[in-house]
Amino acid sequence: MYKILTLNNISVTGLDRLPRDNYEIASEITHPDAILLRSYKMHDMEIPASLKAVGRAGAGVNNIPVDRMSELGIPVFNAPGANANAVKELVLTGMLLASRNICPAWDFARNLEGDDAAISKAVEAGKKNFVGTELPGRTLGVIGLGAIGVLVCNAAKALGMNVIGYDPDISVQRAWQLSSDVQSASSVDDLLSRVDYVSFHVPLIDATKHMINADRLKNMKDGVVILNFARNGIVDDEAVVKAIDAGKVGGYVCDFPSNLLKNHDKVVTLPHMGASTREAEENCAIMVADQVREFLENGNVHNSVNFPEVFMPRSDGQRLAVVNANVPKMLGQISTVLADTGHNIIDMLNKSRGELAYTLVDVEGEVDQDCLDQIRAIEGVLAVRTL
Ligand SMILES: NC(=O)c1ccc[n+]([C@@H]2O[C@H](COP(=O)([O-])OP(=O)(O)OC[C@H]3O[C@@H](n4cnc5c(N)ncnc54)[C@H](O)[C@@H]3O)[C@@H](O)[C@H]2O)c1
Ligand SMILES: O=C(O)[C@H](O)COP(=O)(O)O
Repeated sequence: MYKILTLNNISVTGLDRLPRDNYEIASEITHPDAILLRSYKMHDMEIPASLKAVGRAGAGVNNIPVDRMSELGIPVFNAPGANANAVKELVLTGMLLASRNICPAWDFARNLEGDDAAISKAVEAGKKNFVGTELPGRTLGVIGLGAIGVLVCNAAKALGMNVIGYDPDISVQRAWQLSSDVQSASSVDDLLSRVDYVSFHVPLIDATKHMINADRLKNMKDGVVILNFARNGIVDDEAVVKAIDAGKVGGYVCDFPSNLLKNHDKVVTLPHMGASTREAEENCAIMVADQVREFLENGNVHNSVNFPEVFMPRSDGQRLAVVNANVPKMLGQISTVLADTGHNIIDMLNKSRGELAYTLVDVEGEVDQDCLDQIRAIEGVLAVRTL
């Protein structure tokens, strides 16, 4: 029986991929084999010795201590693209909220008083305060052309906008998906100097922290609208609020409220709801539950952020999964132990990623405890299990 600890609400549709005769799932459980979570911050958590896998039902993994998991030989899985459409729709909403002054206008309408004739009169007098602009012909800059960024670019093109993108590491798959009408910027600064709207779709890492800051704001067009549906910290909120107050920035729409932002007239904050649609929650949970199950049961790895992609079909023998440091002679030492303990290898696959290597070996018969102990004792071996 595998034990699964959930640290956030995970869609039942996804959890149903883990058959209950073989999986016990709970938000409080001891000795979990795997953790499923969304935005729960794992950084200060004590990692159970039993843990074999972490599944993030979403895209961003900055809430997970990925390096520590790698040191422990534990793969972290996520759900690339599974919530991208939901975020794209909210980004489009955000652009429209800003361009048509929807939030202050709605606020105005909700606070109208008097009988209907008085309201009607106030509406006609007041609407001039909410005159907006239209999207066709305006230029949107998109930083980060991954699953979400590409969808945002293509949707904005379909709305008649000019679109400029920037991503020095765009994947071949995303490049194929990107509309050929999207222009490419040579740098973040090049992009920022040319756009009326800018939207960020990058992970929060050192290189992306405060991508928009006071210096960069100076080189942007007057009235620019900034959209941050990526992560808190990618935009320097203080600098943006100062630029709004100075009349430089036209508006800021983001998914990360704070005391500084939440009541500002020209800021719209939403409660981190980019991925909060039924479809996205189900897609993410299904994808990550399938991946974690495949790893627990067969050792195969798909969509991990720290492990190599590994797929080896099952043979008749017993499977051994070994995670080790990516240094010379590991494979030789593992196969020597198997040979010395009398195990015949049927099939073997070894892949590496960065400092980690991962080996699946199918052997004839049962792998005994002595063999496992010897493999575990090899310097550089981080985790071993039979399945
Ligand atoms: N608001 C929400 O609810 C919500 C939902 C999903 C994702 N997100 C955030 O959005 C981010 C992007 O999601 P995704 O699914 O598109 O991820 P993704 O991995 O498909 O795309 C990220 C892209 O960013 C690019 N990138 C990385 N560093 C860059 C840099 N310095 N400059 C330019 N490009 C850079 C990468 O090359 C990649 O193409 C996630 O990491 C997450 O933090 C937020
Ligand atoms: O990175 C993500 O996928 C989003 O930030 C969604 O986070 P959530 O799963 O907590 O809504």
